[in-house]
Amino acid sequence: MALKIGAIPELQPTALDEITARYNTLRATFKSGRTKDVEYRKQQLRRLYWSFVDNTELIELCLSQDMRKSKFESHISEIDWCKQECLDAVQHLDKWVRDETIDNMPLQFWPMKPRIRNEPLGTILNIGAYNFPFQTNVTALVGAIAAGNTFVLKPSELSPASCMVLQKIFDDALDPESYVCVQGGLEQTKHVLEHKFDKIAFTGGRRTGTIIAKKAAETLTPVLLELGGQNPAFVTRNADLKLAARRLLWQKVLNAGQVCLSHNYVLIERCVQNKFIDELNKQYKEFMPEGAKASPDYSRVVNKTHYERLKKMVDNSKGKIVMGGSMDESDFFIEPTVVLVDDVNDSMVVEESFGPVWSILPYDTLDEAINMANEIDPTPLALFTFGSDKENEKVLKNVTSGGATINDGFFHAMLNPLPLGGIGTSGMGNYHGYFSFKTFSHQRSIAKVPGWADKLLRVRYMPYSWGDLKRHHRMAAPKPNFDRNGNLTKGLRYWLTMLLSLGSKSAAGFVFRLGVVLAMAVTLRLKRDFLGL
Ligand SMILES: NC(=O)C1=CN([C@@H]2O[C@H](COP(=O)(O)OP(=O)(O)OC[C@H]3O[C@@H](n4cnc5c(N)ncnc54)[C@H](O)[C@@H]3O)[C@@H](O)[C@H]2O)C=CC1
Ligand SMILES: CC1=C(/C=C/C(C)=C/C=C/C(C)=C/C=C/C=C(C)/C=C/C=C(C)/C=C/C=C(\C)C(=O)O)C(C)(C)CCC1
Repeated sequence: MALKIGAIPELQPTALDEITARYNTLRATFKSGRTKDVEYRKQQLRRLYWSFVDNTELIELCLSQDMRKSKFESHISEIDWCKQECLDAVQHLDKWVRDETIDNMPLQFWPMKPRIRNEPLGTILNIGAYNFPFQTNVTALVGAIAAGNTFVLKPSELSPASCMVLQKIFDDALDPESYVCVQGGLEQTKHVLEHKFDKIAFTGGRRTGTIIAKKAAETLTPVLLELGGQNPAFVTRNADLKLAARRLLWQKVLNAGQVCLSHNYVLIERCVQNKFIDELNKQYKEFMPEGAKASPDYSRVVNKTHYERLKKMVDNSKGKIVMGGSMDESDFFIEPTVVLVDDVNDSMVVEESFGPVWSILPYDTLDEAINMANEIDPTPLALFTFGSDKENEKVLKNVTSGGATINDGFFHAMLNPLPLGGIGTSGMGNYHGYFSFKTFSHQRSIAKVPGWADKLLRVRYMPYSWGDLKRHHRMAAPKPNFDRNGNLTKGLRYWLTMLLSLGSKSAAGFVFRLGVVLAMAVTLRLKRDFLGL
């Protein structure tokens, strides 16, 4: 597609019969085995990489049109990320596709060469969200290509200019018989979903996620669900309050808070509540000295529906605005806004923000804060904790989440070798880097049984022989090292291990004890040599 700067056309929905025709082509391509060739995969990924370099200006433009995302943010969170994903896959693909061996395979099965082969699933469908249209969709695309699949992308129509640039990237860089971008809203998405896929990846809200999962279940299609939720941040009296305010504010002004990973609410220890609010306001002034409206760095909310949703959240709150609060419907501007509340049922707490507004809830004891978090959303996508090491560990131990960062915003999700994924209602499955490759692969177990092994396998054949089975059990059946009460038994293996490890439970302990024994031996030897003992 020929797109020029300043001339991104309106979103053009793909005709339904074209969707079906292109789906059929993808199926035929996969069957032909073309996408399984590793060199072919790498070439597609290399072309994709260069497409991000060559379309940088168009990407900046479309993101500015859709959300007024700044060029700077377009680079750090979208373009650089996509390039990194491509490079990572190209660089490591030979290693990723190698058969995997299994560490704990019993010795007697080694001749069967047991291994796992990661094989492509087939044709993948990815339905995307609007907020990071390149990063989220392209990360899935890279994983699907790397794993050898064909792929359909249906980006969110709420970022229409980005949809058209994604279309151009597909058209410019990728084999159209293997990778397809289809456009449209509900009608087109429903039509796509009438086709059988081998995995459906979905990024979006819980309500839509449930619809997708139900539809996928009709054909037993596995799903990767990247959903939202109410992410908590904990700030205790032991935190560096300035740092906590700065880092939390960053993840709520990035993309105007339209980040599934950013916090919905902050639980603050009551005695430092006012100081924390002061720090937030100071940091806000530093980030945007002329105010958010005038800041060239600050995005807008994507559309009227989301603007009204966020406004309602603030308007319905019984809390007190302690930072920001201004809004302007004419360009869907919402100032970074913090509301101090004292009720877990406040609109600012129960609704998912997914925007630049958030609440602060004071607490008196960490146990109370932990209980509140577990009541508000027991399975959030992300969690942030700012406190002493002991407090942070206590939070991690007692509140689960898809991922977590100690002492910062969503750093864990900025490291692409780590998996990104939810737990419970914040999603299932994960992706990013190698984990995208895994997500779009089938782990196929393979064994090769040599002919000579048949003598050893005699026991399995008819006529069955109890004698052979007993002998087999004596030779090969593993024995437990625990009794009926679940306690460890102290058999020969236990005492041998004790002896060889000098009774220590760790390598460091063993080295230390060995050192002590050697020192004692040397001292005794010296005594004997010098004193003639
Ligand atoms: N876990 C993660 O990585 C992420 C999660 N999110 C979540 O996404 C939500 C906001 O993004 P939106 O784009 O507004 O989400 P959404 O759920 O409204 O839409 C997501 C996609 O689903 C499609 N869709 C909408 N209704 C549909 C239906 N009835 N049947 C089939 N497809 C349908 C849309 O066209 C879009 O492509 C928030 O809840 C946020 O937390 C957003 C980004 C990342
Ligand atoms: C720290 C050290 C150094 C300095 C390092 C520097 C200067 C690092 C600068 C890093 C920057 C600019 C990083 C910005 C990164 C932003 C990213 C990756 C944003 C990611 C956004 C994500 C993942 C959003 C996800 C959203 C999702 C899934 C959604 O909502 O849909 C030295 C100086 C190099 C020395 C060593 C130490």
